[in-house]
Amino acid sequence: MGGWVRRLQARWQAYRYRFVPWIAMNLKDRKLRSVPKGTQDKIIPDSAVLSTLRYQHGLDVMLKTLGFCTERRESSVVGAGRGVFVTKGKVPAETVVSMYPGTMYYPFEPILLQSIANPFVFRCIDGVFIDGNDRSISKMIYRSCAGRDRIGPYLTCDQSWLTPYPKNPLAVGQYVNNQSAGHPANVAYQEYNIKVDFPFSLRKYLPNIHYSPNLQTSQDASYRSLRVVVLLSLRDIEAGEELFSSYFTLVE
Ligand SMILES: C[S@@+](CC[C@H](N)C(=O)[O-])C[C@H]1O[C@@H](n2cnc3c(N)ncnc32)[C@H](O)[C@@H]1O
Repeated sequence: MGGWVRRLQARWQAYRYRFVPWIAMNLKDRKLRSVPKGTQDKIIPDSAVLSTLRYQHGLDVMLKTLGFCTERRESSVVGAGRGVFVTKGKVPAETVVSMYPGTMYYPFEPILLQSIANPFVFRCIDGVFIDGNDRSISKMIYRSCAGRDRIGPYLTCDQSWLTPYPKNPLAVGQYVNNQSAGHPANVAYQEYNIKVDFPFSLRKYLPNIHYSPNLQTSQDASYRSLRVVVLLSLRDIEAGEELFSSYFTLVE
């Protein structure tokens, strides 16, 4: 008995195919794709695989529910860095196409240090700021506030926009570039206050958080709401088009 077990064990250890033998036996065409010994069987890098696995879900849902997908890509404006493109489907006019993620500061809160050389600080009409920078001190502050405000295992905001794989695929509004000659604005910013009665279970998808913790229990209801900024399409936007906003909106 010991002999055939050992022989079976040895054959199993020598088995080199991807599929188990009982599947391979059922397949007539057993053409081999050989991978040299000592090399790794990788056609595309791990990072590319991970990117597809992690991002696919969000984009699929976006396409099914909203009828379009947006993604960050190299801008069509030379030297402008990255931008946001409609990559699938079509955005009808007056549709929420992106959100502006980040930490929310009231005008009296300290943002000077974080704002130095930071092109991602958005200023609302009433002087509230949203820091949408996903790097350096801005990123540390957002993560710190997110950790502070979570309630046990329950998250009160989304942190995945700080990575290349946002769970909420709308949270890329900070990458929308400014309009220029030949690239007129096709989206515009709109501010919205999330009130305290917003469903708790959905807060984990919001890519925004308060800088200060104590104001959320303030007697003044205006300090308890969370400011979010969305980008709305000004016209129908087709797949392949880049989004452009007007950074210099004058509200009279
Ligand atoms: C909020 S960020 C937008 C995302 C940025 N393109 C990136 O790759 O990180 C603003 C910065 O983008 C660049 N930018 C935006 N619109 C531009 C334009 N029309 N022409 C050239 N650069 C632009 C400028 O460097 C600006 O400081």
